[in-house]
Amino acid sequence: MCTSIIFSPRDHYFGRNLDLEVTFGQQVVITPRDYVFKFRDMPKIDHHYAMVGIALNADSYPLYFDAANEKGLGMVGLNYPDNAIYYDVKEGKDNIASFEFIPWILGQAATVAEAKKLLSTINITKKNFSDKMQASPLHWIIADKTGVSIVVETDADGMHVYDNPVGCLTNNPQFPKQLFNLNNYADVSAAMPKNNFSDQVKMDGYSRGLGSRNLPGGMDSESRFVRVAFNKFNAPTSDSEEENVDTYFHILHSVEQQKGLDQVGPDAFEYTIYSDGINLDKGIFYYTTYTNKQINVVDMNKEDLDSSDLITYDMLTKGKFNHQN
Ligand SMILES: C[C@H](CCC(=O)NCCS(=O)(=O)O)[C@H]1CC[C@H]2[C@@H]3[C@H](O)C[C@@H]4C[C@H](O)CC[C@]4(C)[C@H]3C[C@H](O)[C@]12C
Repeated sequence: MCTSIIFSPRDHYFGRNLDLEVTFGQQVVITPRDYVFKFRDMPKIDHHYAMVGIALNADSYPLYFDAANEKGLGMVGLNYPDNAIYYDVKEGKDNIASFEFIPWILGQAATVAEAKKLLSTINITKKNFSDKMQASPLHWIIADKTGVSIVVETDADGMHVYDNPVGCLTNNPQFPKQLFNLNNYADVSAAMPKNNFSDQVKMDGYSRGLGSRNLPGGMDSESRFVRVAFNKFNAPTSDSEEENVDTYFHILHSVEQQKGLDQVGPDAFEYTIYSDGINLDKGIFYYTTYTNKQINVVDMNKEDLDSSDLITYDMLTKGKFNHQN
């Protein structure tokens, strides 16, 4: 399972938890403006917006899991199994393979509105990156530095582009069902609950936090969707970058998966491999990993963005203990 949010306390922070039982050797990857993107069915693009995110560097092709560009447009791909359908190449459309989707949008669009324009002519094709790297069933959240976001799902009945009023996305079911499900939690609150049960029953609020008692706590994607939306909407905001980044990671970590809780095979458990977030206004990329909760920072502006080769950073996975005696 995975979870993505856009959090807008002052600047706008966008990213995800990546939850899986296996890791791919992903890195922080900056694609500079003159890297040549070759597409299977579209002409190459040799000058585009620079982007930073997490990708698998596959023979110098950045297979992005999530990224944002220098204009403050970001995009995250999340598992959407049994629902995602990709199509055959269609005449008259911009035919983009699913693994090309992030570079295609982030290379050319600066805002969600511009992304929507590109989406109106796109056909997401079922082409694989390679025999070993088959297309994954994904849906995507796209957000920009005004705080607006949309969700793209390619179902059996075609491609859907939904406005996203809550600024988060997890996995199945389809996005409209996730939104609908929030109705079931309308009474969840950060405040102590009022006794609507009966004025004949005395309730003395035996514990702080009873207003959020009915928040779902499971690892499943519906539970995470509700929990992360609630936690985000109730998160404090500040004028300080450090405080806002810290709060952003508190929100994501509130739905992270500890090892051992989500069994996907005889000895296999999904867990939160990394959590990341980019300040869309400033192009600064932050991440933590399962074993390193220190916030690590890569600033794309410190690189030569007018170059043509991928710039990569291995993720820092070794945590530190601060011994005080
Ligand atoms: C599995 C990842 C999503 C995490 C997630 O949602 N997990 C929940 C699993 S589940 O619902 O519980 O089954 C997705 C996100 C981005 C994906 C990767 C990116 O799309 C980049 C390439 C694309 C290639 O087509 C396949 C390999 C790949 C390297 C993908 C592997 C995998 O599908 C990734 C890593």
